[in-house]
Amino acid sequence: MRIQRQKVKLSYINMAPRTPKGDDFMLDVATARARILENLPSCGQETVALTAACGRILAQDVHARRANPPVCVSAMDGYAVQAADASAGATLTVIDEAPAGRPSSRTVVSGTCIRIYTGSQVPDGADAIVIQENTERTDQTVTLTQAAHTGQFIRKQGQDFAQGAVLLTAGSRLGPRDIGLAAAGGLVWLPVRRRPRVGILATGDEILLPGDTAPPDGIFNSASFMLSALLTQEGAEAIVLPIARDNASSLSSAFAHTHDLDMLITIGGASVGTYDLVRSTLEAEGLIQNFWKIAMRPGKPLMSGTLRGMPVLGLPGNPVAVLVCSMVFVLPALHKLMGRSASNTPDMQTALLGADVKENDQRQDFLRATLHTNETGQLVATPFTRQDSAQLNILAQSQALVIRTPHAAAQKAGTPCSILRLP
Ligand SMILES: Nc1nc2c(c(=O)[nH]1)N[C@H]1C(S)=C(S)[C@@H](COP(=O)(O)OP(=O)(O)OC[C@H]3O[C@@H](n4cnc5c(N)ncnc54)[C@H](O)[C@@H]3O)O[C@H]1N2
Ligand code: MOO
Repeated sequence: MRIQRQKVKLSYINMAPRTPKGDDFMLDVATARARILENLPSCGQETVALTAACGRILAQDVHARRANPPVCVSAMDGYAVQAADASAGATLTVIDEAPAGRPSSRTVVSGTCIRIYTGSQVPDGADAIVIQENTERTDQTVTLTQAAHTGQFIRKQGQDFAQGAVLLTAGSRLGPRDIGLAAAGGLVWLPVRRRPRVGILATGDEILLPGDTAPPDGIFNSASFMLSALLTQEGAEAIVLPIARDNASSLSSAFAHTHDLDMLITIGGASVGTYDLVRSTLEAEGLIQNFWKIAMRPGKPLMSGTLRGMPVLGLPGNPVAVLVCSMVFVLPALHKLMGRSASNTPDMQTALLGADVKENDQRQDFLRATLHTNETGQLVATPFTRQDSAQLNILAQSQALVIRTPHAAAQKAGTPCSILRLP
């Protein structure tokens, strides 16, 4: 075995220029993300009712079926008048009433007015509304106590939007206000992207379901449930698969049940230990590897590839690495699958360091940190002293990740830094 390995290495050196892609090679974070995103398709689309559309990604632009308001309407309860008549002290004859939904067929002419209500169609001839508080009413007449000007308290036809106007654009994530706008435009159904189906496969002989009777060294599967919550919050359909064990046969049988997924995410078994078999088993099943190992902490043994056309991301087992890798790689991938128009790169902000930090090594570092606003209104990110990628309690108490570039110099508290807010 050893002789054969040496042979391969020698021929590699002789035949090709030497590249840094040896055993220790780690891809940088930005390149890794770009390589995960390239060639990732968008999911198809489906039509859903307004009541089921919140949180979904719009697949096509949506146009108003009619204007809002569809006609000129009153914004107040009062009287529809001709502004030219409406001087203080003028007395007008009330010729009709126009409740909302029951427009008057009469025309307001000089010296007359029509009783009107909020939301009523403005009658022909009227060009202003006088609120009832500024009038004195008798049986047949009304006397104005204040003058009115043209257009007063009238919502013009199409003032909110015109018929055919683009109300919502493809790629946007629908929120409650968007649903309200679509409803106002007369839409009943909306074209949305299908929710990506993402399989989550935890691996490991020590991994148990929360609540299982635990042997002394058993570890509850926290990572799958954290990832499932994150994906669900983002609008994906997260499928927590049964836990696979640290042997090729258990892993292969798990991979055999991944046909209908848009993406498979494995957790654990990604590193170099004897029982880290995820990558080798996937390769035996036909995985085309995109890359393995990145210059990132936490997250070093991340693996990307495709299995029978399905994108696969192999995350390290440490739960904090799962969350951080999910923010940096899984969410952008999910957004691409969902056809989201928003940026596929994480949304970074600037803050001031709340504590001194040491010089960084070659891995881009994502430090768990709390956030607060200082006395001058600036955002301050204070990294925790302990940054172990197994510590979920610290992760849960954190509000942001402080991002440190590879080989960054030591920095003092008060220095500006880049942060990523945690979901
Ligand atoms: N000799 C080396 N050892 C390690 C290296 C290395 O470069 N050389 N890298 C370290 C880094 S960095 C990481 S990250 C881990 C990743 O290891 P694996 O992906 O193989 O993960 P496991 O060994 O399976 O698990 C690591 C850790 O996480 C716990 N775990 C696993 N799955 C879950 C889960 N679903 N929920 C909660 N906790 C989970 C597991 O019990 C382990 O404690 O490798 C380092 N080693
Ligand atoms: O990549 Mo790992 O740094 O221990 O989580």
